[in-house]
Amino acid sequence: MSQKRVTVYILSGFLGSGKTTLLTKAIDHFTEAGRKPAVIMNEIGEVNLDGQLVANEVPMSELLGGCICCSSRGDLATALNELVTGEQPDLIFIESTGIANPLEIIDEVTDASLIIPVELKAVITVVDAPQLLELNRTSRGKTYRLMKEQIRCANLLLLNKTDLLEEVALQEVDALVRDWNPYASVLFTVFSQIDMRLIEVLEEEGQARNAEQASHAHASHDEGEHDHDHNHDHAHDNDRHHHHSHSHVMAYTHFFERAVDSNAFEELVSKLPQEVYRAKGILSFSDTSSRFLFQYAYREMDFVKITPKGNVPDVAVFIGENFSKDAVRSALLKLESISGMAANS
Ligand SMILES: Nc1nc2c(ncn2[C@@H]2O[C@H](COP(=O)(O)OP(=O)(O)OP(=O)(O)O)[C@@H](O)[C@H]2O)c(=O)[nH]1
Repeated sequence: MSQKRVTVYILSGFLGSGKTTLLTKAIDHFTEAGRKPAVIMNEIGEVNLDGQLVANEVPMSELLGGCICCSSRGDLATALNELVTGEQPDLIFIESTGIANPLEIIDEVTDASLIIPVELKAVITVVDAPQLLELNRTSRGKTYRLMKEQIRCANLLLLNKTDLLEEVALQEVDALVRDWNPYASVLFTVFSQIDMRLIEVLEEEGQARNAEQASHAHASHDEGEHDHDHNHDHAHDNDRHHHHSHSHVMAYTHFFERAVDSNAFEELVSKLPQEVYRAKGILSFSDTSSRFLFQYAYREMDFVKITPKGNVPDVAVFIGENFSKDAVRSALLKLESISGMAANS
């Protein structure tokens, strides 16, 4: 008799679009429904900050310091295998990094399903609607084209952060994504709030739709409309996968030695070069008693009180394109030194 397969969902979407916000809601929903979700969390930085938002009892596998869609190839299959055999979950959410191309992850999960009892049911892409709209109107660079690929691969599309857009802008971004992906269901969301039964429907609809859609996305991918730096020197040049590198994207992880002043930190973040488009961290401030989870996405800053799980240092990860890590590091060290002097005076 064939073994029951564990449902897998890929959560895709550019950096800071709202994937973790969706993930935590989905976990709550499925847990309340008596099912056992597990998570594979991939982060570009060296620390898993998003994992802080996931309840302790949820089995989680972390792939840190790189992007599963290229550098850690093979690790994803290992993580899937360990979760399936060790935890027997009912479903697994793979939260990709914001810079991942879902096609590569689809390929890897599909390959893994040949030997591990898992089944990819859907790709859910969360779109930062204001960001997509602005990029569409202005630069249309690498980020824009990656977002387009993430949108093309989706079965379900969340046009998120609609609280930041006017109705007419919503219509514009809606038309854009429907043109790129006529197959997906499109939802307007605020803080990735959806009726989670829609995910269950995706689970029931199963594979057929996926196959149709993946071939559509692959076809588009092959048309060369994407913008990754394909690594043609790669040893598997002739295989069917499209390896690419994220050479343009970099991350700097800063471990703080002391608490810093919250206002000075906010000012520092507001003055970050525009090439730094995402940052997050867990921080202690010299002028507050609790610790904070800090988020910076597409020029919006957010601080939420947090009591971290385990022994987490004060740390922040800065992600962007071709920015000077040294400049960011120096600014943070200066901030620490000023805060240290103020504390001693
Ligand atoms: N205004 C607004 N902010 C939102 C919305 N959804 C999420 N955010 C905020 O956007 C920031 C990033 O959200 P996350 O859920 O961490 O995004 P992510 O896609 O997981 O980010 P990465 O893991 O870095 O790729 C957080 O500060 C969220 O609170 C929304 O609908 N509106």
